[in-house]
Amino acid sequence: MIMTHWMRTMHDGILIGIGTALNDDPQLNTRHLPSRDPNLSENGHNNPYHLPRPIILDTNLRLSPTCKLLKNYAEGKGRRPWIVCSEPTETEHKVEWLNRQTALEKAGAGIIVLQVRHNSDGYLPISSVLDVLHKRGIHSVMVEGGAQVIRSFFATNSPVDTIIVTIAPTFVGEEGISYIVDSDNSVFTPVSTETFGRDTVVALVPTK
Ligand SMILES: NC(=O)C1=CN([C@@H]2O[C@H](COP(=O)(O)OP(=O)(O)OC[C@H]3O[C@@H](n4cnc5c(N)ncnc54)[C@H](OP(=O)(O)O)[C@@H]3O)[C@@H](O)[C@H]2O)C=CC1
Ligand SMILES: Nc1nc(O)c(N)c(N[C@@H]2O[C@H](COP(=O)(O)O)[C@@H](O)[C@H]2O)n1
Repeated sequence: MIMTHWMRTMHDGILIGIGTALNDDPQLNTRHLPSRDPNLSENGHNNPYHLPRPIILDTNLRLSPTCKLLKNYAEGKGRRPWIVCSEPTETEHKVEWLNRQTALEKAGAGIIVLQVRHNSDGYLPISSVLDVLHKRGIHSVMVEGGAQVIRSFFATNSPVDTIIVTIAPTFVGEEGISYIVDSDNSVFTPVSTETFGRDTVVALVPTK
């Protein structure tokens, strides 16, 4: 987990799907890194490391306004999270969607509305997501999950530069073991394997 927090400091944005946001209520910050100043508070939020922008793919604005990402932002402990979404086409869903937008904005979220509703899978198109983020100054993205979002990034014309897989001696369920083997459309080659404690970390890059 400490390695993951180091990797977070190396990117402009850290991206997750709404499934992960709802299930884990993550903070996506660097609080597990050692403090560089022993006088700083123990919670690690006051450390000087670069904090990536939290980005959530959430078509229908299901994120809770009371989630940790928004609480941390309100308390000055994290950057403003951005939610990437698209407007409903059905009129009957529009009022509810607008109400959720208002509540999330009030809680501090930045809402980015894509002009396209979704791709053939029913999800926000990754190319449109990356285009809009690039225009807002996000030039490197760490995708932290979950499985559905990672699958979308592995689809045709994958924009993925590197995959880092951490294998822990813990079973995380069926969804947790299929990231690589399901990637029919992109082939990656392992370039490095390291062991940290009980975890094995494998780095892979696209095969030339
Ligand atoms: N062990 C680990 O390192 C990690 C584990 N996880 C685990 O993964 C689980 C969640 O994974 P999962 O259920 O797959 O959910 P995801 O976090 O992948 O979120 C999927 C949802 O994101 C929305 N979405 C919008 N655009 C896209 C797109 N282009 N591609 C994919 N999804 C998109 C969709 O919801 P909508 O249509 O509403 O927009 C979709 O249902 C959690 O339980 C978490 O614990 C997560 C991260 C890391
Ligand atoms: N335990 C663990 N180890 C890793 O190496 C991971 N990449 C993750 N991933 C996800 O981290 C999220 C929690 O983040 P915060 O520390 O709250 O910011 C959560 O979504 C995990 O699934 N987990």
